[in-house]
Amino acid sequence: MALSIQTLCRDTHIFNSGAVRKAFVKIPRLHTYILYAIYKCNNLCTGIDLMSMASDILQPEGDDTARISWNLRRVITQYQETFSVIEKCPKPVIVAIHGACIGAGVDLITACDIRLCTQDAWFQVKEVDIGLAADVGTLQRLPSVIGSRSLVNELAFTARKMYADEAKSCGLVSRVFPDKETMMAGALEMAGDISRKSPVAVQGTKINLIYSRDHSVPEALNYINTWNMSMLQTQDLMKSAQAAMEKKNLKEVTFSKL
Ligand SMILES: CCC/C=C/C=C/C(=O)SCCNC(=O)CCNC(=O)[C@H](O)C(C)(C)COP(=O)(O)OP(=O)(O)OC[C@H]1O[C@@H](n2cnc3c(N)ncnc32)[C@H](O)[C@@H]1OP(=O)(O)O
Repeated sequence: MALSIQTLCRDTHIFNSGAVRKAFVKIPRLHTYILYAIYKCNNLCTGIDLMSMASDILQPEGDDTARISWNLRRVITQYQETFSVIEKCPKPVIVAIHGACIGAGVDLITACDIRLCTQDAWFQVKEVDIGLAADVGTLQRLPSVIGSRSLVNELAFTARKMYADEAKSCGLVSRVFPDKETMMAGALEMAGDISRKSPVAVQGTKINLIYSRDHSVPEALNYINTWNMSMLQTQDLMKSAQAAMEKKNLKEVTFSKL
């Protein structure tokens, strides 16, 4: 059993979904999330559930072409939103990947903020092999994650497998761990580090990084200017700066919940 896109879609708001909540570890003070597949499974995500794809996509309801298309659009929108909510969540999301990460799995991880994997992880943009153009995030997000358009094109056109070492060297993941246990320890440590920092600073950083990915430098500078004209008034700035001057660990500083 791995995370299937249908499980994720059961409730569009991923973080409120009982089924999916089990796949998340919330870090104390709720400033960070880690997404990982149910620990005992062999793979993070094997993509869309091919068994139940028929009813959703292959036999959409509707009395004529317009209505069928309209319904299909709604289904695609719901699938897209399942992953976009990860990006819209202001708290950083770390994804810990082991085993296979196929099709919708790649859509999922490209919406996350930090990608870690085990040495046995592999990745496959598999959609062309099942007869469709990936439509829930990979083609939109992967180019800015990897940087090389040629590699993105190659992966998307050929559906070849990419293994952990190549994923690290091309920037899809930032760290490779020998196994699940060390990966989860590393993910928890990283999440803990992030969670001790000012939530105003961390969440503002996520929002502005995503904004700057999608806008020009002048637009993004203007955006953060407007953002920080209010956010610089936070008490967190003074508390963090004082801790830095006193060489205190941020563990000793309490920030109000955001
Ligand atoms: C608007 C929609 C947008 C979404 C689009 C999404 C597109 C995609 O996700 S495309 C990718 C679809 N996924 C696949 O093509 C993966 C197919 N599965 C595999 O390649 C292999 O099963 C896998 C490498 C994951 C594992 O191989 P292994 O040899 O270790 O095990 P298997 O015996 O093959 O599989 C074990 C059982 O799991 C079932 N299974 C695996 N993946 C899926 C899946 N995606 N959907 C349904 N079922 C899956 C497999 O059938 C086996 O079941 P059983 O025979 O009952 O034990």
